[in-house]
Amino acid sequence: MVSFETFLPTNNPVQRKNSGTMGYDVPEGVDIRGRYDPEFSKILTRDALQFVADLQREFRNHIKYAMECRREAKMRYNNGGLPGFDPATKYIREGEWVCAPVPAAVADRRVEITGPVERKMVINALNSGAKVFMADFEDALSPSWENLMRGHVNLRDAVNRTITFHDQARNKVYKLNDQTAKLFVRPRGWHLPEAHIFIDGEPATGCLVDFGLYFFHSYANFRKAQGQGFGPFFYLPKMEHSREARIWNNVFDRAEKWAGIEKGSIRATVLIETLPAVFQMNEILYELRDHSVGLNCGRWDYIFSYVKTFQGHPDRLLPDRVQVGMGQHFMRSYSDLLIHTCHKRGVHAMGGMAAQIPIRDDPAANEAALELVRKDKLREVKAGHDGTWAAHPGLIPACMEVFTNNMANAPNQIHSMKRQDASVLIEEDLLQSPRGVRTMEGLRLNTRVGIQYLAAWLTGAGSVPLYNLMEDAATAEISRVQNWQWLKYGVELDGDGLGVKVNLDLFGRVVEEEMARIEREVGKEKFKKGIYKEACKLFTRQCTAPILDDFLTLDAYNNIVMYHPIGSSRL
Ligand SMILES: CC(=O)SCCNC(=O)CCNC(=O)[C@H](O)C(C)(C)COP(=O)(O)OP(=O)(O)OC[C@H]1O[C@@H](n2cnc3c(N)ncnc32)[C@H](O)[C@@H]1OP(=O)(O)O
Ligand SMILES: O=CC(=O)O
Ligand SMILES: [Mg+2]
Repeated sequence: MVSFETFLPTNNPVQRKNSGTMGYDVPEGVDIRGRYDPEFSKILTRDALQFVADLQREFRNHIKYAMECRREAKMRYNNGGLPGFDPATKYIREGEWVCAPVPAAVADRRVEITGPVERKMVINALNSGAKVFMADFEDALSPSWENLMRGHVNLRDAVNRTITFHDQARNKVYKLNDQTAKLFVRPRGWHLPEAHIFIDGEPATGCLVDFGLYFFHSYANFRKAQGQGFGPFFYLPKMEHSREARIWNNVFDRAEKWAGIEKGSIRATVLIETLPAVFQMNEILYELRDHSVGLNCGRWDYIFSYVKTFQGHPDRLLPDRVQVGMGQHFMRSYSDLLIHTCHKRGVHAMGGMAAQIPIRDDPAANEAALELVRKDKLREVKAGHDGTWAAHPGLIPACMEVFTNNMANAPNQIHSMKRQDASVLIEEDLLQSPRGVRTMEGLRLNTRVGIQYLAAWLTGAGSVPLYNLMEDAATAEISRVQNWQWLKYGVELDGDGLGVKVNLDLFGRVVEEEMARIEREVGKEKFKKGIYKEACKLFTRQCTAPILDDFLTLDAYNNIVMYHPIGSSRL
C-alpha cells in the first residue's frame, strides 16, 4: 500500500526519532528503516548486510563522481553540445581485442522473457519456454520496500528451486518445471537510492543493494544449478559512460574475490539505452571484457534519453511517440552499430522489446498485435541480433519461431553476422532527428498513459497493460519528457493541420479531459479507490517543471518511501 509520507532529509528530527534497525541484526553503520518481517530478516542477515555495506563503502565515491560527470555532460548538451565518439578512446574502438568467450550455459539466448520479481510471475517466466528470464528490479518494478524484499525472497527460492505459489482464488499451485529459463537479474540504475537502508548515515545505492543481496544469497546455488560453473548473470541498465561500466566491473571483481570464485564468473549484458552510451559501446565492452555477455538495445529508454539529452535543442523535437519506431534512421543505426560492435568483440547483440501484448478478448486485434511482434523480430534476426525480448509468455512461441527459422540451427549469430557494413555509421546517423508529425492525440495519449502508469507505480505495480501495450518506467518516461518538451517549446501540433500550439492552457484542458476519460474507462469505483488524482498532480508537475527532472521515478520514489518506527512492525 502506498504511503504519502514524504522522504525526509537525514537531519529531520522526525526521521531520526523513527529511525532504527527495526529488529534486524545489523552490522556497524547499517540502519534498516523498512518494515520488519521474519522472511525479510532471512535476506537481511548480518553477513549479507555487511557485504552490501562493504560494497557501498568501497564504491560510493566512484558512484558520486560518475553522477557528477553525468551532470556535467548534461550541462554541455543543454548548452548546445552533442554527444559523440570520444577521441581519447579511439584506440579502444580501433583496437583488436575481444571479450572473454561466452559461457556455454548462455550461448543460446534466442528469446528472453522479462518481468518484475513477483512470485507468480517469476515461476511463470522460468517455465515460459524462453531461454532466459530477466528478473527485473528496474523498469518493471515499483521499488517499494515490500516489492524489493519479497523479490529477493522469490529469487532466492527460485535459484534453490523451492519456489511455489498458491493462487487461492483459482486454487492453483505454481511450481517450477524440470526445464527452466536461465536467470538474469537486472538491478536498478546507478541514480536510484534505497532509502530504507542507510549506510553510515546515507541512503544505500539501490543497485548495490539489489546486486549485493541477490549475489550473497544465490551465487553458490546458481553456479551449481544453472550456470555450469559460471554466474550469476546480470543485466545492467541506464549507463551513460564507460566509467560507470568500470565501477560494475570492479564490483564484480570484488564480489568474486569475496566469494572465492574465478574472475570472469559473473557475466552481464549492458543495456545500451541512453544516447550518450551508443558512442561508448566499445568502451563499455572493454571495461567489462572479462565479465561481458553482450549488449542489448533498450529501445524505450533510448528514446526517452534522446529527448532528455536534447532537452535544450528545439531543432530535435520528436514526433508522436507511436511514430518513433525501429524504422527511424537513428534507431536502425543504433541497432546496426550495436550488432557490429558486439560481434566484433565476440558477444551477443540482443534485440529489444516490442510493446505489444496478447489481446484476449479480440482475436483479430490479437492476430494483428502478434503480426507486429513477428515483423519486429524478423527485422531483428535478419539484422543480426542473437536474441530478443518478450514481455509476455503468450508471445514466446511467435518470437521463438522467427528466430529459430532465421538462425540456421545455430545458437547465435556472433560469428556469422559481422555487419561490417555498419562500421561506416557516423555520429550524424545516430543523432538524426526522427521523421513524423505531432498531434493532439499524441499529447492526449502521453497524458493518459503517463497518469495511469504513475497511479499504478505508486500503488506497487511497475509494469501494466494499457491500451493493449506493455507500459513500464521506460515507456512512461517518453510520455513525460515529450509533453515537457512540447510545452517548453510551444510546439505546433503540425499533424492536425490546425495550427494549434502546445501551451499551459491547452495542456491544462487536456489533463482535465483525459482524467475524465480515465474515469470513464476504469469506472467510477476504481477511479475513486485508486490514486489517479495524486498521480495526475505528480505527472502534471513533472511535465510543467521549469527544469526537466532527470527521472520520473526518482521524484515519484519520495512517495513510496515508508519508514516504520522502532518496534511497531514486529506484530
Ligand atoms: C522497456 C523495458 O524495460 S521492457 C522490460 C520490462 N518490462 C517488463 O518486463 C514487462 C513484463 N510484462 C508484464 O509485466 C505483463 O505481461 C503486463 C503487465 C505487460 C501484462 O500483464 P497482464 O495483463 O496481467 O497479463 P495477463 O493477464 O495476460 O497474464 C496472463 C498470464 O501470464 C503471466 N504473465 C504475463 N506476463 C508475464 C511475464 N512477463 N512473466 C511471467 N509471467 C507473465 C501472468 O502472470 C498470468 O499468469 P496466470 O495465467 O498463471 O495467472
Ligand atoms: O529496458 C529496456 C528499454 O527498452 O528501456
Ligand atoms: Mg530500460
